[in-house]
Amino acid sequence: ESAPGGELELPNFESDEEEIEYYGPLDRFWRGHSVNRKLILGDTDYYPIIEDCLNGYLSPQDWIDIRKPQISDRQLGERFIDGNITGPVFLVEIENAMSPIHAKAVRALKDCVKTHISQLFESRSMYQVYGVAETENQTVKDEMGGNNPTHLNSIIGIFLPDVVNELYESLDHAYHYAGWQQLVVNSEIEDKFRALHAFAPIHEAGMRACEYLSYEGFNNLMEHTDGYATSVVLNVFLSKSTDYEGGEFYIKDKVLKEYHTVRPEQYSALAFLGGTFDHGVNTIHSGTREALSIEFWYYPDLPFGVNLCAAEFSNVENHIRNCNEEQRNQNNDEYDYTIPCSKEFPSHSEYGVCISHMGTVKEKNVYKDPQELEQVVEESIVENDGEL
Ligand SMILES: O=C(O)CCC(=O)C(=O)O
Ligand SMILES: [Fe+2]
Repeated sequence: ESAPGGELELPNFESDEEEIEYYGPLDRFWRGHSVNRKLILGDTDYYPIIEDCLNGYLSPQDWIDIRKPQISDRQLGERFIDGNITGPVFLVEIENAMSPIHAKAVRALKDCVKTHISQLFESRSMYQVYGVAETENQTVKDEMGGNNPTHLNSIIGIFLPDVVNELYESLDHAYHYAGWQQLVVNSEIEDKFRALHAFAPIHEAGMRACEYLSYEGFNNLMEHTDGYATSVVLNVFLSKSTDYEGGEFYIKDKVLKEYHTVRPEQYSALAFLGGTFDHGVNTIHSGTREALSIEFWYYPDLPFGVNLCAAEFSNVENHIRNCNEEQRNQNNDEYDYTIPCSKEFPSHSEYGVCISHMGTVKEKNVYKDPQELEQVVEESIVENDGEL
């Protein structure tokens, strides 16, 4: 199967070191914002706005506690293996993946972003993602569900780097408990260009998405995958399990095609192969269900303000090539990432169905015949590889 981006001219690397240098560090697209304390989108510098807002939610003592090494009590929970122990582990649960003070900080950041950079908050209906007509029966639309992401990609690294470090600790536990290092090795053997179709090694796995999710206005999330660009998803459950009824997370294995459900406690994380395994959320009967959901991929963290729809191989490859030209210091041949890359991230989407959280609707398909609906949804999932 040839994935979009497969026809891209990719650089040929002589060594791992050359490849790692070419793609650059995970913070390469936001280090400049952090060093220069500027976060400009449109005509506004959001840096001081978010900083002040955070200080409204977090006391000086909170900041001291956030920056301290966190007391780590991570425990291994559920582990699902595909097909009678022959396949990969596709989900592991890490209990106590986030400390309460870090969860408080993440919630504060979400509130600040949602209030002050409101275009980064989105109500994401699955019927819209999959191009079902507005005029479709409301019951049909409701049954597809959806959720509300506040997009924190790169912002979390700028304002809460200690939280990000702890997230990578949890990811590290997940890789070890799941044995995913083997997937890294296999994808390196299979693919000359590791960057394409690769399962990201932990320390080269940047954030393709970092979303604070809530479910107001929706009561479920239909079965989907997050797209093949995503190696691993880490979902940190921020609500208490008693804050809501129902709302189990489910995931389907590929060999037996059976559903496996899990309902984690507060601060537990599920790490799963969400890029390629179908998953969703069962009906939430009542209450509040919130999670921080991070999609890791082979590339650096997605830049500030870039839509998840655009987070595709060809776009990021092109962007890295463009930014490398600009950020390579002509005097010593090294890269200077404190200078923000001024090139616009390409917004081309390989998918016909993609709603932008930055306000543009791209080629949204509209189907008017209700009888076509089931088929359309089926085909759309296949065509888009369930891309969100
Ligand atoms: O809320 C969850 O547990 C899953 C969310 C999810 O799969 C998604 O947003 O793609
Ligand atoms: Fe998902």
